[in-house]
Amino acid sequence: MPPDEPLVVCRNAALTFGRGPQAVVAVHGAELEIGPGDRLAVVGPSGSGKSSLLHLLAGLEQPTTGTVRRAASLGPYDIGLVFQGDSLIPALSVAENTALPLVLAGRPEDEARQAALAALALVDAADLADRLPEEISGGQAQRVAAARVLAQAPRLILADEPTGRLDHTTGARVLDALLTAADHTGAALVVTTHDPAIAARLTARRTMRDGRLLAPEGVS
Ligand SMILES: Nc1ncnc2c1ncn2[C@@H]1O[C@H](COP(=O)(O)OP(=O)(O)OP(=O)(O)O)[C@@H](O)[C@H]1O
Repeated sequence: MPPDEPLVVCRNAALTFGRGPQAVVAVHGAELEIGPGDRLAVVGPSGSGKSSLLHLLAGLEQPTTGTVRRAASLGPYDIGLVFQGDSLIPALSVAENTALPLVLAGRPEDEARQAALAALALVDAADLADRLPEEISGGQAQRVAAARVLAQAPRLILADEPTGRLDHTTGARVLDALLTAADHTGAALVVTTHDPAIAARLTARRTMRDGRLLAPEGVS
């Protein structure tokens, strides 16, 4: 694959839920390319379609019309997802949760644990390794989710409101963790947020309003 071939390309991609008078057009004709190493914030108010757009990028939803094309070389394990709120498995320790994608991908458990511990250290969460999810805070859980993605070493990280329920300081630390994960793996990072301060920390920003992805605001 050429090094700067886009990872995902949306062309006139729309996503409609339901039919007839009840139909909700969550995404209207989105035009978007995500290239290797991109750092994109998708900004917009609640209900503007940010999660729906991210689901299209991830392949969790298929476009109702238009196309979303992922690079042929981008396999399911090359996409790391971080969702708002708690996505850790309650019965597994923080280290086991972090190692899980690697174990599921067939890596030996010892090796997966070492990678998990290294990833936790990078997001400043090494001391949480042996705790259960119920024994850590929401902000810590989001840092662990970033570590889990880091350990997985995907080429595309999609984070849906990863700082949504957190105060500013904690949110900033979670974003630090995601940027660290992206920098260490060379992954592209797409973050949805309604917080302009979070969006300002990414290289590019796109705004969603009423399901429409507005034209690019340029690169800072
Ligand atoms: N599974 C679904 N079925 C029906 N409607 C849906 C579904 N998912 C989302 N919607 C609707 O699509 C629109 C966009 O929702 P979406 O969750 O993408 O917005 P969002 O910008 O991510 O919001 P938030 O910031 O609150 O998460 C909303 O009107 C929502 O109610």
